[in-house]
Amino acid sequence: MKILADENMPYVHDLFGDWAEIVTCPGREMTPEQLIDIDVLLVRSITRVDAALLAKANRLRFVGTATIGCDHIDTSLLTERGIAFSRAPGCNKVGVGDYVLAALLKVGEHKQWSLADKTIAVVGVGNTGLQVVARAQALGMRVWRCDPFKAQRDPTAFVELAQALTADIVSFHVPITTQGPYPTWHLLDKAAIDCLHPEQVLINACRGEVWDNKALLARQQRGAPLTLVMDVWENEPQVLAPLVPYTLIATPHIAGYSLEGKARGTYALYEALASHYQLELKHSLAQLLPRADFTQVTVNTALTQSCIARLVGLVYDIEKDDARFRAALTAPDFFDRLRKHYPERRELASLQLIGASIDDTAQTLGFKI
Ligand SMILES: NC(=O)C1=CN([C@@H]2O[C@H](COP(=O)(O)OP(=O)(O)OC[C@H]3O[C@@H](n4cnc5c(N)ncnc54)[C@H](O)[C@@H]3O)[C@@H](O)[C@H]2O)C=CC1
Ligand SMILES: O=C(O)C(=O)[C@H](O)COP(=O)(O)O
Repeated sequence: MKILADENMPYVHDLFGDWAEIVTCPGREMTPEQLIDIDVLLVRSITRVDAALLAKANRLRFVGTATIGCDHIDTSLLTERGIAFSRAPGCNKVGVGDYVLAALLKVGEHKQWSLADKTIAVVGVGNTGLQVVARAQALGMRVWRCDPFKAQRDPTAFVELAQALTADIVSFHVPITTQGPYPTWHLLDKAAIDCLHPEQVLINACRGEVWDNKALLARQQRGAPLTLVMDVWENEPQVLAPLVPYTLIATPHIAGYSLEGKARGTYALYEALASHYQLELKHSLAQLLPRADFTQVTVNTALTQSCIARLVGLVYDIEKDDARFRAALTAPDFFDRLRKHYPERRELASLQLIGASIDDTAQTLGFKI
């Protein structure tokens, strides 16, 4: 068996090496020629798997993406051509939850807000959105859920988008869609942006095209700017550079980039391929991951907002990601470079908290207890 894989997919050789010859290359540069005689294609979100890429794929039987989103895959084409497809739902949802928690704490510090007095609206309440709901509740925040698909089953538990957009903080966790009853392309469009109040905070850790970036820039330049946390951008890897100075936190699509999340993504494809070809699994996910640098902390104080911020900072320092982004902004290929050389980041669950004040709240925030 011959596998072509994105070079930024960790653990490919450890997991698939017994079964196949493996070739890797940069995900954004895969060519139709590279797919000649390839049986299995393993990608991440930056490879467009479409008719053009598959034009010379004479032997392709399986395509897998080690990501949650699959908007980069022409799944109808794969079905038409009888090529099996697998993805990794939820693989990096914890990383996204950790990222948004770190962002909320930074917003709290910046605006001198007690987050427990604030309302957050979570738009899109699936795997990643639910991680944010849990962490925000653990911070004592009031949480509004907005998800018209889920609202069909339980309308009283959800708010409409119009109400969600009045919350102190609005965090977006939807897939990018252009069809269907509730498309998300420019869900936050010019009209919605122009209705927002300058005290409001917006977080985007899903897909850049969910916000109209140009309309947002125009709004920020008019004065009384919104507070923005942007992990994703329209037209990645290009970034609307003039928008960056108007953000509180700017990062290069790394919200889900925990080591655990990436490993889970590759492992999901390992399981799917084993099932497709009836192969025996020889490796466990736990074996793959190295020990975290530090694994236990004794907390001798109450779990206040500032204490939580210090604890989160021990594991994940979002400000460093933001600083690297701003420092690199003008360099060629900066976006992909930052992602390729992203430092190892562990999930909050790699750190166990002990102490009299540590209870379920710490676990809901993401830590191990
Ligand atoms: N920045 C990053 O590193 C990452 C970004 N993502 C992005 O986040 C997206 C969401 O991920 P998950 O939560 O795991 O997906 P999911 O499929 O579990 O949940 C998405 C939710 O959005 C809801 N939804 C769809 N259209 C909506 C609309 N118009 N308004 C409100 N809700 C709507 C769906 O009903 C669903 O409950 C992914 O599709 C991916 O594009 C995912 C992982 C990492
Ligand atoms: O899983 C998703 O969906 C994501 O957005 C990934 O975190 C993106 O990572 P790459 O595929 O771009 O490495």
